[in-house]
Amino acid sequence: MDREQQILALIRQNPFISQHEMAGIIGISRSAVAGYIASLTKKGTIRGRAYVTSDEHMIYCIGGANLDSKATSKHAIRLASSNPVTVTESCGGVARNIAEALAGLACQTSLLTVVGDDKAGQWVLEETRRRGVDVSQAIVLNGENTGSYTALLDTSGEMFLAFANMDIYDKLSPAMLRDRWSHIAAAKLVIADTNLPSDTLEELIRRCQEESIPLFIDPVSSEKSKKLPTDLSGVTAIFPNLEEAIQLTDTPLSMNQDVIDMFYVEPDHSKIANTIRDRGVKHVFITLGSRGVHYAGEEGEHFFPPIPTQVVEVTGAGDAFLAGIVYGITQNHSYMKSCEFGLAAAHITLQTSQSTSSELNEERLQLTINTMTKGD
Ligand SMILES: Nc1ncnc2c1ncn2[C@@H]1O[C@H](COP(=O)(O)OP(=O)(O)OP(=O)(O)O)[C@@H](O)[C@H]1O
Ligand SMILES: O=c1[nH]cc([C@@H]2O[C@H](CO)[C@@H](O)[C@H]2O)c(=O)[nH]1
Repeated sequence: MDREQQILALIRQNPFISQHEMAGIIGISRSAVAGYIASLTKKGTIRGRAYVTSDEHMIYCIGGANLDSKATSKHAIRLASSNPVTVTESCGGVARNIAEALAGLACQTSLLTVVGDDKAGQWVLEETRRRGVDVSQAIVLNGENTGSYTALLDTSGEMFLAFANMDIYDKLSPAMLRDRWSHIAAAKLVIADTNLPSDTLEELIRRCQEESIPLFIDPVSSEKSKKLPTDLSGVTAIFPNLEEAIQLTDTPLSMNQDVIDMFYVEPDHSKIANTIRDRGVKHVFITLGSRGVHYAGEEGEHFFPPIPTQVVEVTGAGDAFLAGIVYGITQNHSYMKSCEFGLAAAHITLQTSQSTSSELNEERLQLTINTMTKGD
């Protein structure tokens, strides 16, 4: 640990520690401590002396907040034809969905995102605030359109095709992170999605590693997962679905989901997960849709079957899974044990037409787990 990191660690332990005390502990002069503090203040890592707020319990989510529009086809989808559908609109965006799910599970949650100065942005922020997420860090950008996600779902609620109109996230710059760094660094855990531009992701991952802040990443889609830097050693846990996981291995294995489905070729989940681990990630969860989850990480390796579910529609199942894991971790469970919470949260969310479930709360989660374990 270098001097700045030592000083930062001491301040985290005791935000009222004096320069004199720090000098004594580290074994340098008080004026040297003052120099390091001035440098940390200049970088925005320290924002002056303050009373401790409850930020230390805060889970800080950074990324997308969208308006989701989902059209469920009433019959088998026909290409180049007019398909009768039922349309549902809801709030979406990976980081936002995770923040809302966590707030439902009684976790203190803050969301850093960008929305446009349009009706959709106003609605998304207001609804998210109403569900218990702190949206005071969110930024409204004049003249921009709020991100939108438009999906066509088949009769069983599985995604057939989706469009992501999210140019606004290119504006979520590293400078925006720096401006809010004192809040981010004070959080218990940071969750980011790959709606963020690659330079913002790169800086976030590097700083979380330097400052030992746990960081969870949702890769969002195989296309957006390409924005992640090669070195992922600042990432504590990552949650790709199989297609994203294959993309993250960046090997000739890269066949897409259609090919896998068509030829019933089941790739080696363990090999894929461990190739991702080789990039520096501590815990890898590959979500496999109706086939469950493969975990590989510091606690070993395990396959978790899914909870049998009457699916209404699949949007947001992966986000709920990640939120469930975070909930388990905040309750001091292991990553393997937390998988139960993830599976239960996904199960609850799969049973609504919204991208997040208003039914997701601690009681319902525990009830789902109890039923699941009794069924063993
Ligand atoms: N049909 C299903 N039946 C039971 N469980 C399911 C089903 N689909 C998904 N799940 C559960 O939800 C988890 C996450 O689903 P999935 O792998 O589809 O995530 P995803 O592709 O990231 O989803 P999204 O991007 O829509 O949030 C799975 O690991 C599984 O536990
Ligand atoms: O590129 C993106 N596609 C989809 C989403 C969101 O994923 C959610 C489902 O996991 C859904 O709410 C959509 O808005 C996103 O944030 N970025």
